[in-house]
Amino acid sequence: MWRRVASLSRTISSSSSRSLSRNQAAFGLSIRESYATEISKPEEGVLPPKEKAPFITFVLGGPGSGKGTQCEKIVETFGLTHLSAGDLLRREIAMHTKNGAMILNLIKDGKIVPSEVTVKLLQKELESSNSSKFLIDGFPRTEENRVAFERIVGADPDVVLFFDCPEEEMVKRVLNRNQGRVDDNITTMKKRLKIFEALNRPVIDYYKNKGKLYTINAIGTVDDIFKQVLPIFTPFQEQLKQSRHAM
Ligand SMILES: Nc1ncnc2c1ncn2[C@@H]1O[C@H](COP(=O)(O)OP(=O)(O)OP(=O)(O)O)[C@@H](O)[C@H]1O
Ligand SMILES: Nc1ccn([C@@H]2O[C@H](COP(=O)(O)O)[C@@H](O)[C@H]2O)c(=O)n1
Ligand SMILES: [Mg+2]
Repeated sequence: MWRRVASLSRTISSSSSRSLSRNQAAFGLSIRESYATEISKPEEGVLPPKEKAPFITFVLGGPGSGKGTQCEKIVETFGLTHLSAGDLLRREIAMHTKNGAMILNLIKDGKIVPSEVTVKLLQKELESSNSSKFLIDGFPRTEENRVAFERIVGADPDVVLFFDCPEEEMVKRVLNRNQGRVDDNITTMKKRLKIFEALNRPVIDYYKNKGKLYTINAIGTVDDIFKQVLPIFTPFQEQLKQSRHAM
């Protein structure tokens, strides 16, 4: 349960006391704790409550590049919590939520769901999780996704992985996937590849320029590829161990 104070501060300044107590209940906070950053001065010698930023990894790559497969291995090894944007959207479809039909039409057509919808789903998972280290798979897909995450969630990734895979290989993998996905067909796949090039490349370039991008050659066996992933997390191992107990 990260961003306790920050997310509550925003809520406090813009909502009624009723929603305040609802948030307090959700976050298990007392009134004193909730107001800590905004209205109470810390007593002398008493430190204000700490807001510990979560450890966030974004996982990028074209459709079928192996993001989900490698995320499973990262979770096993480093204990990060896996949030797949695509899975969260598919869950909305399966649960027939108010956005479900709209999401289904967009996914069938290989298009990008409005950022507000995807980011709110991610935000809900992040804020309700007991974890403080996350692998966010298939996100951000667009610059709009990236900016919306910054605005709504207010966090930046520590690491951005990019699984770089040739198109022919991605097509082959997707068409052999056999998981009953509505977008695993050649027509949708061609659209997804075009959208990936047009909209995801700028995001990849953005993180490259920020020095946060780790490009992985996604050709080879699953284990060969994971061998390239392992050393990326090694420098963060201490941080990852600590964040297991931080919240
Ligand atoms: N290194 C690999 N070699 C061969 N097949 C692989 C490899 N990695 C993953 N696959 C297979 O390719 C298919 C696509 O992999 P995966 O679902 O992990 O991709 P993805 O990037 O998450 O795709 P999407 O963006 O469509 O969700 C799966 O059937 C998976 O088992
Ligand atoms: N940030 C995102 C992520 C996904 N989508 C939609 O879901 C489809 C499947 O995504 P996968 O990550 O599971 O491949 C994708 O083609 C988009 O239609 C999205 O809109 N925004
Ligand atoms: Mg996937």
